[in-house]
Amino acid sequence: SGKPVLHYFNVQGRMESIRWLLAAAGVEFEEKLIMCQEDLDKLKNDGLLMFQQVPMVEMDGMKMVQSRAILNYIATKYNLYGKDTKERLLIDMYTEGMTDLYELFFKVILAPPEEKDAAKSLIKDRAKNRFLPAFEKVLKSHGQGYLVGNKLSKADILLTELLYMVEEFDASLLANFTLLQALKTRVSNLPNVKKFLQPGSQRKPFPTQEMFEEMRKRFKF
Ligand SMILES: N[C@@H](CCC(=O)N[C@@H](CS(=O)(=O)O)C(=O)NCC(=O)O)C(=O)O
Repeated sequence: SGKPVLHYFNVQGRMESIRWLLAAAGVEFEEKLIMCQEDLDKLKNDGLLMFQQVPMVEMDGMKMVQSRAILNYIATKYNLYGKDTKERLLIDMYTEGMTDLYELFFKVILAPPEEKDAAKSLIKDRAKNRFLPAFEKVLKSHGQGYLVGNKLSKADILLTELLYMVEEFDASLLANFTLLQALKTRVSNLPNVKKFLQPGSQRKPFPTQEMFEEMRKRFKF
């Protein structure tokens, strides 16, 4: 069919940003959902996973692994990666910062019960006092609708994905960030993204403790 094929679990995890970027680029993709250890073992035994890990994306005749490498390939191919090295640097700085906040959400889920509250307060603090202010300041500094080069890029798409995650976690965290709220609305209203945000799309549900426990039961890693 020529469409990219995404191999991953039926969760957001490390594949969700790739789903967002392909969707925002208007690229239709298929998914081979890994539902049990046998599915994963088959991929491994067939030698399709360079590091015995997923995400793996079959695209343009390649079996791509490493989520950030895949994101950067897609961003380059669909002109979502700035116009020069400086813009690409900014896009990478911002998306790496987003990853730092994004990963705190998984720390909450992985935290033992007695450390959950501390992990949740850390997210609130880092979101409100470190990461969201930084992105708000970028938008304020140039007054443009997108983070880099006055044009949609990987940074805006992944920030929008992150803002949905933050909102789901605690909507009050976005209260003081009016430019970020405007960016989230702007990107969400782009036709390709709007479609991806509709129920029934290939977007996966937000991670929950139950989903994590279910994964831990099904997979040995
Ligand atoms: N740096 C890699 C990490 C990939 C990775 O750790 N994948 C895990 C699954 S998950 O952490 O993304 O949920 C895996 O395949 N584990 C299987 C195994 O290690 O056997 C990436 O970004 O793609």
